[in-house]
Amino acid sequence: MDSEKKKEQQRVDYVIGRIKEKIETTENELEKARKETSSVEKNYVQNAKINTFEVDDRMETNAEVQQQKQLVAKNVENERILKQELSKLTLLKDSPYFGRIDILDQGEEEPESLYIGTASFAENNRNFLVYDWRAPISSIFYNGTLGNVQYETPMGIQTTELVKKRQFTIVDGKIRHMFDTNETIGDEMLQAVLGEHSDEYMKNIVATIQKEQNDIIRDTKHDLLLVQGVAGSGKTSAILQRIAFLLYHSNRKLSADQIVLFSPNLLFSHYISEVLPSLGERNMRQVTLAEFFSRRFQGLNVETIFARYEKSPLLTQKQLAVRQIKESAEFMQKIFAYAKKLDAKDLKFADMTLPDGQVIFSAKEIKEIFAKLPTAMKQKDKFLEIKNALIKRLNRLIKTTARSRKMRAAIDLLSDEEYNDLIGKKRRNHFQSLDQEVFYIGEKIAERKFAQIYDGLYNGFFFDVYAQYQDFLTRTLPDSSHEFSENVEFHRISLSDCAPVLYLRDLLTGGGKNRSIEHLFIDEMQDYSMATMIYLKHAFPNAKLTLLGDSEQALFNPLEEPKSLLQRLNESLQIKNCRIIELNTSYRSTKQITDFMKSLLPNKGKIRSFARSGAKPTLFMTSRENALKDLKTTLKNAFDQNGTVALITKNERDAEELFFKLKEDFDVTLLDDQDVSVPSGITILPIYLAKGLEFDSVIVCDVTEEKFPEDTLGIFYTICSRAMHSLTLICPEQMPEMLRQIPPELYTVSFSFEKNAES
Ligand SMILES: Nc1ncnc2c1ncn2[C@@H]1O[C@H](COP(=O)(O)OP(=O)(O)OP(=O)(O)O)[C@@H](O)[C@H]1O
Repeated sequence: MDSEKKKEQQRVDYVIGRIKEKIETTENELEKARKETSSVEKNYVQNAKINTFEVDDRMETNAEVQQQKQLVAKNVENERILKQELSKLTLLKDSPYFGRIDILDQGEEEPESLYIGTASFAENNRNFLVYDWRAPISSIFYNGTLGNVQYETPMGIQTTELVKKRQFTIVDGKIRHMFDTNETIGDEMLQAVLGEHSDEYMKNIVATIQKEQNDIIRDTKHDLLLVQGVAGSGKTSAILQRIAFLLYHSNRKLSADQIVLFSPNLLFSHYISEVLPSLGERNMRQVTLAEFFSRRFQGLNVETIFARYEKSPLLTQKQLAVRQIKESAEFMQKIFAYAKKLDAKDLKFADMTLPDGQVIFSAKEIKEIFAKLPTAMKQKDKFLEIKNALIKRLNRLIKTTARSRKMRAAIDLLSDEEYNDLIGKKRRNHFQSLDQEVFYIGEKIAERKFAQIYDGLYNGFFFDVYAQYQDFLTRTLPDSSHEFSENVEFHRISLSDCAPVLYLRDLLTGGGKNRSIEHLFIDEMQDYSMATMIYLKHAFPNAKLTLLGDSEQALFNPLEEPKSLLQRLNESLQIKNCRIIELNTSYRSTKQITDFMKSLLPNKGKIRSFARSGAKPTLFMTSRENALKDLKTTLKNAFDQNGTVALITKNERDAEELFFKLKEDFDVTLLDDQDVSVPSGITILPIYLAKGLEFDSVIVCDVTEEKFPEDTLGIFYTICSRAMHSLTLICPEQMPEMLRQIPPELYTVSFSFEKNAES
C-alpha cells in the first residue's frame, strides 16, 4: 500500500499543479474582463451625461446607450462565470478529489481509473483529471459494490464492471488517509468524519454519502419526494446535496433563486448556509414559515410556530379542538367551496382611506363597480377590473387635485428647497409655460398624498379579506369568529388562521401565486399543519416538493406512520408522482446515545445506530436542593472537554430561569427566536430553536415527571437527539416514568456530588 500511496500522491501533486496553472490563467482572464467592463461603463456614463443635456428623459431610448448597456450586462455575466470557475478551482486546489473508481467496460482490456471530487477538472479541456461527484458515472462510487454495476445516463442505463473503489482524505494537498473498500462507502471514513466536533456550520457530506441518501439526492423523476428519516439520519445533509445535484443536472437551466427551502428557525438557516458554497454552488432562498406569512400579512403580527407551541398548554380543550379543525385539509376544502359559491352581495369590500380618515373610495362605491361587471366573468378577473377602474379614478383625482385652487395656494407656500426637490431633475426650461410647471408640481404633491391609496389598490386592499373570513367563520365555525376579529383588531393573527385567510384571498383575487419556483423543500415538515401544506402547494404551483420529516420528533403533532402520512398528503395535495424514502440509520450521535433514544420510543422505533462508540448517557440523580450545584459541576466538566455545550429546555420560560441561575458563574448565552447564530461555549435554548442543530454535549435539567410527563415524549426524544458525543440528564428526586422503561445497561447512574462527598 505504501508504494500505492506514493503513486497516488504523485498523481495528486500533478493534478494540483495543473489546477494552479488554470487558476493563474483564469485570474488573468478575470482581470481582463474587469478592465473591459469598467471601460465600457465609463463610456456609458459619458454618453449618458451628454444626452442628459440634450433630451432628458428620452436618453434611455438612445440606441447607442442601449447597446452599451447590453455590453456591460454581457461583461458582467462573463465576469460572474469566471469568478465561479475560480472559486471552484480554489476549492479543488487543496483537496482535488476524495474517491477513485476503476471500471472495466465490455470489450476493453485495461480498466480505466476515474477520480471523483466536488467539481470536474479537465486538462486541456479534454482529459478529465477529476469528475464531478454529480456526473452520471460518479453514482457508481456511492451505489456500487465491486462487480457488475449499472448507472443512469441521459442515453439510458449503462453497464460496466467496478474493479476497484478507493477513498481518500486529502488535506492541503497531502493524502492523509486512503482506503480500498468493497462496500458502498466504507465505515472507516465515516467513522473519522463523525468523530469530529460540532461546528458553527454544517459540513457537506459529499465524500461519504450513503446509498439511501444517494437515492434522495439523485431523484429527478418524482413530483413529491417524502423523506421520513429518524433523528440525525442526514435528511438535511441529503437535501442540501440534492439541491447541488439538481442545479448541476439541469444544465444551468435551473437557478438557485428558483429553489426555496423552508427552514425551522433562523439559527438553522445560518447553520446550513456554508454547505452549498463549499460545493461551489450559490445558496437557495431560505425562509421560515413566520417570515413567509409575515410578508403576506403586512401590518399584522403573525404568530410564530414557537409562540403557538408556548401558548398550547394554556388553551382550553375547546380552543384546541377549534385549532385542530382550522389546521385540517377539510377546512381548506370548505374555504374553497365557500369562495366558489360566494354570492356577489356577500363580498366584503373595504373603504380606502387616507391616514387622516378621509375616505377616498368607499366600500359602497367599490361594490357598485363590482355589481356592474358581467356575472359570468371569473372572480379573479372581476378583481382585476375593479383594481384597474379604481386606479383610473385615482389618476383622475390626482389631476383634478393638482389643478385645484387649494393646491395653488399650497404651492405658493413652498420654500425654494421644497420646490426644487419636487421639480427634481427636470429643468425649468423643460416646461413651455409657468402654468405647466405649476401643474407638474401640483401633480407631484397629489401623487405623494395619495401614494398610500395607490399602494393599497395595487395590493388589492380594497377587498376586505378579514371581514370575508369572518363571514366564513360565522357560517362554518361560529365559536371561533370572535377570537379572530379580536386578534385582527389588535393587529395580530394566529398561525392556524394564516393559511385559510391567504387561501381565501388568493381564490377570490387570483393573486398570491409564485410560478417561477421550481423546487420547494420543507424541513421538519411534521411541524406543519395540512392546511399550511395545501396553501404552500397552491402558492408555488409549479414547484416539485421535497418534504423532510420525522414523526417521532413531532413537537406539535401526534406520531404518524410514513405511509399514512404519504396517503394524507396525496389526498390533500393531489400530486400523482410520489415517492417515499425512509432513512433509519442515525449518524449524529454515538451508538450509546442512539440506543438510549431508541429505547425511549414505543415499539422501540426504527432507528438504527451507527457503530461509533462513546460514553453512555448519564442519569444524574440528585435532590432539589443540590440540583443547581450539581448542574454547575456537570457543566464545568462538559465545558472542559471542549466543544459546544447546550442546555436544552422544554420552553422559553425554563430557558430564561436557567440563564438567570447560571449567568453569574458561567459565560452562558440565552438564545431566542431572533438570534441567527449559535456562539461558541455554553448555550441555553428551548427545544424548538435547537431543531436541526447539533451539539457535542447536551445537558437536560429538571428531568422530572412533572416537567416531562408521558405526552412530552416527542419533545424529550428530540432534545436527546441533539447530542453528538455526550448526554447528561439531571434528575432531581425521582426519574420520570418514561425513563423507567429504559434497560439500566443503557445508561450510567451518577449520584449527587454532595452525597458522594458525604459518603
Ligand atoms: N453520509 C454522511 N456522511 C457524513 N456525515 C453524515 C452523513 N449523513 C449524516 N451525517 C452527519 O450526521 C449529522 C446529522 O445529519 P442531519 O442534520 O443532516 O440529519 P437530520 O436527519 O436532518 O437530523 P434531524 O432531523 O435530527 O435534525 C450531521 O452532523 C451530518 O453531517
